[in-house]
Amino acid sequence: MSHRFKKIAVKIGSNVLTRVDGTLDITRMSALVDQISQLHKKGVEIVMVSSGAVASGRSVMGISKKMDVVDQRQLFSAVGQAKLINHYYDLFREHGITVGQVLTTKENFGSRRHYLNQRNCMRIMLDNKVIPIVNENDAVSVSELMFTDNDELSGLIASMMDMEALIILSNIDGIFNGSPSNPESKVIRQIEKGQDVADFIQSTKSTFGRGGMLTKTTIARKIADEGIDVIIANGKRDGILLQLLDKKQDVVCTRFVASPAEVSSVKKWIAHSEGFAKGEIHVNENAAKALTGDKAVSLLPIGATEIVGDFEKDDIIRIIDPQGVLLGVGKVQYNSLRSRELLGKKNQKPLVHCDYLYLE
Ligand SMILES: Nc1ncnc2c1ncn2[C@@H]1O[C@H](COP(=O)(O)OP(=O)(O)O)[C@@H](O)[C@H]1O
Ligand SMILES: N[C@@H](CCC(=O)OP(=O)(O)O)C(=O)O
Repeated sequence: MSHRFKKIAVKIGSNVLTRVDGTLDITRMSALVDQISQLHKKGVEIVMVSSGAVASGRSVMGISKKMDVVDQRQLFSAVGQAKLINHYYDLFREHGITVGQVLTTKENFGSRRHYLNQRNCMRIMLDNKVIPIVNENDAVSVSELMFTDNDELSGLIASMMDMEALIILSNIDGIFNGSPSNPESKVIRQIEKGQDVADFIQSTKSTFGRGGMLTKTTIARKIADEGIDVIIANGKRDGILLQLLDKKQDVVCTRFVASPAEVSSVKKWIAHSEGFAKGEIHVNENAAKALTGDKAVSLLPIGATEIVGDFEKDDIIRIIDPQGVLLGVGKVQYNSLRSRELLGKKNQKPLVHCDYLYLE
């Protein structure tokens, strides 16, 4: 079989791995492991992002009305993650494949050093033919430091590991152009850059899902703009992964077409770092126009009007236009003190070089 992609991230949603009663669906897990093993043996590089810890822990412990939501999530995930990874470990062992567990938090994507540490960890696993199975470390990550959901995490992983495709497996065939329960609705097969599908998305989620379809759509667009194909497909369908990767097959799914532009590794990191910005640089109308134009330009001190916050050289900062709109994020070349001294000055080195600038 000739494969569409050689390097993929596969995100498996909680509802794919759980039955209606909340227990782990080992048959489904096993079917997915069979497919991933087959692809791995054919030389496809795979990083898995698997949800299901909370759902599987919940089915072991049972819901307690006495515990608050955060306590329950911490307890369920601690118990459930152990159970989940045990199953994966055993199922892959039957195929002679070793897997490794990577539990992470949003903070680990905050500094370039942490980011590269994580990338190195997964690179070394892949180079040693070990399949990384990633999940959020739900037991220790509290609300404000959490990923929106594992769709966001899988996007970060696909981007960080320079994957060719991100496959998001949910309990639905893709994004429908209406309510999925309406028989008239059809799956949107391809979504181009700039195509807005937000109006079609209902706020409904699967029983065990966290983010819903809207977060999938937002992250999918962003990742596709970085040059990575994103596919949303039904993980409950038999043989789905093999079909998606088989060039000769045309299986129902939604595909976000990847932008042809090459995005550097550091730009990919910056693109996902808005949440870690330490300050803001406000710019004038001319600078805003230049930055959002067709050419790649750096942000020069002459175009800056105000510096907000205290930051160090190489920190991430937000760039804000005169109307207060976020234009993008960048890695700043001076600390906040020096940046303030340079405000409005001519003939200075850029505050943010275009190689370290990501525009929304
Ligand atoms: N237009 C739409 N097309 C497809 N699914 C939709 C749409 N609008 C809302 N959804 C809902 O999004 C759900 C998938 O998101 P989510 O529950 O977060 O899944 P997961 O647990 O796999 O991340 C679907 O089960 C469906 O109920
Ligand atoms: N980290 C959580 C998953 C959270 C989540 O995003 O779930 P889902 O929307 O089903 O992918 C867990 O393992 O239970």
